[in-house]
Amino acid sequence: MRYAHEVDKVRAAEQALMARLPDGTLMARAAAGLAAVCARLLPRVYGARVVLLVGGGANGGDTLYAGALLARRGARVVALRAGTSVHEGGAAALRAAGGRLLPPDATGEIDTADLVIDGLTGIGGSGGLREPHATLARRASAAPATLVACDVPSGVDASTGAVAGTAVHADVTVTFGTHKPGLIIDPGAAHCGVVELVDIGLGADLPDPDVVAARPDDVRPPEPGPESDKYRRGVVGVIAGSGTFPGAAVLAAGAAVRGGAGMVRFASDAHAVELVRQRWPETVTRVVEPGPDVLAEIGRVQAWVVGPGLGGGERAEALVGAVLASDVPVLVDADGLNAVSRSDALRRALLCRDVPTVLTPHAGELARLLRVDRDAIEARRLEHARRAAVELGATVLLKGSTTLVAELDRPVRVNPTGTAWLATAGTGDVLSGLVGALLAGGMAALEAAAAGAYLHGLAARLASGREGREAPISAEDVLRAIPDAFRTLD
Ligand SMILES: NC(=O)C1=CN([C@@H]2O[C@H](COP(=O)(O)OP(=O)(O)OC[C@H]3O[C@@H](n4cnc5c(N)ncnc54)[C@H](OP(=O)(O)O)[C@@H]3O)[C@@H](O)[C@H]2O)[C@@H](O)CC1
Ligand SMILES: [K+]
Repeated sequence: MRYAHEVDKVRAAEQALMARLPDGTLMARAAAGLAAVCARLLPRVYGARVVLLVGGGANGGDTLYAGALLARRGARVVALRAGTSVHEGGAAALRAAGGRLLPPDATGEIDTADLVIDGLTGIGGSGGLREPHATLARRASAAPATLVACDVPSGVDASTGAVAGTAVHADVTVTFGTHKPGLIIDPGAAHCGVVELVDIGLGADLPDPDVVAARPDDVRPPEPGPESDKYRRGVVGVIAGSGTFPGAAVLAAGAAVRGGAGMVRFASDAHAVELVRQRWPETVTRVVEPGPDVLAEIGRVQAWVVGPGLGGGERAEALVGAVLASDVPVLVDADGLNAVSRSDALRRALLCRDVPTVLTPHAGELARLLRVDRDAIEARRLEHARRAAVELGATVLLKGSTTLVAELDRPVRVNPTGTAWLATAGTGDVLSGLVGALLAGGMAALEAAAAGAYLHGLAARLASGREGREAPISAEDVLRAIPDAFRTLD
């Protein structure tokens, strides 16, 4: 796993470690790591033009010391001072190494630089960048020089990834001690470029992470053994589709098949059932009307998926209500989520459940569930995913530019796979069937949702990218690539 810690925890760990070390040791380690990465990025350090953008805090201090190290190796280093103060030790080190400090209006230096280091704000930054910081951030982001952010791209909130106004668009972000959530969650993540972690010795002082991102080794879907039969591998029940949206049913049922379920039971109205039967003859289908015995009519399952393409109205509410009253894991998606948004009774049913429930909203669906503005969700994804997990009493998988999975008292999972081409109709239906199969196979809700998001994003990449180029894909392409995504796992 890749671990990320919020600012309070980073500061606490830094203080604990600093108490045991001579003054200035951590800053020296950070500066050395930053300078080493910059030196690697330059074709030649000697004679290179390096510009430092320095704010008044320790982020500026790190940057000045790193600049001093590059100046000692022959780089021509100038620092543009933003803010009223400057880190005195760092400024003295730069001057002693032959570098110069200039006022912030010397922006012409940025346009002719080979490399710019952004040391305006780090974990101490808050709110939108003020002037002259914002102008320097814009100018450096637009300049041809390689732009390296010190610890965090200035203007990005390190704990959340929120960006209020202008923020640096870095090519590389060199971060210290641990990742910060804002470096792996959008919109902040999109400002980081490649993230390099420099070890400054914080390890033993860091508590449990706030946010984690899976590496391939961490994704472990259930594997059939010699004893497995279709029932032991898990039966998933899919209730999806309607006369208006039958395609969602075909995609969700197909993804449950490809996601490794031992058997898929599919139930809906006659039209959706007919289409699923034709496309996925291996499913066991049943035409159902909502009613008190609807689940018994469909048969026993180890997990339910309800919602894709169900449409609005009482039918959807009745089917979601029946599934929420069951005693097996449930995944609610799409129109199922909209039914929960409309109905206080369904909301109560959700909170009453004591078996795992996974909700898979995109930002618009989550906005309706939480009754907040969609833009607020997009701007502060981490906060809203966590809030939804608490208020709705469920495991919440928030889809989007960075997919998050939140569950009460657990580190939030950030999905590292995916491609922008995944934002196309029907891919959400594929995700719900896939996660449903993993739930039916016995995975815990958080693990199933995170593994499903990982495999789904990977399938999309495999479908979209060939020979180093990406191309548009359909939900059907993602569905077809699910077995390839499983094959990439050890
Ligand atoms: N602690 C440690 O041991 C270690 C810390 N390390 C390093 O220290 C960094 C944290 O340093 P920090 O705490 O000094 O805060 P920092 O990120 O420089 O920001 C404060 C400055 O920004 C300014 N500012 C804030 N918001 C602003 C805005 N919107 N727009 C404009 N300005 C704004 C604020 O101004 P003020 O509001 O005070 O006027 C103040 O001048 C950390 O990221 C890492 O690089 C490493 O060396 C490892 C050891
Ligand atoms: K910075």
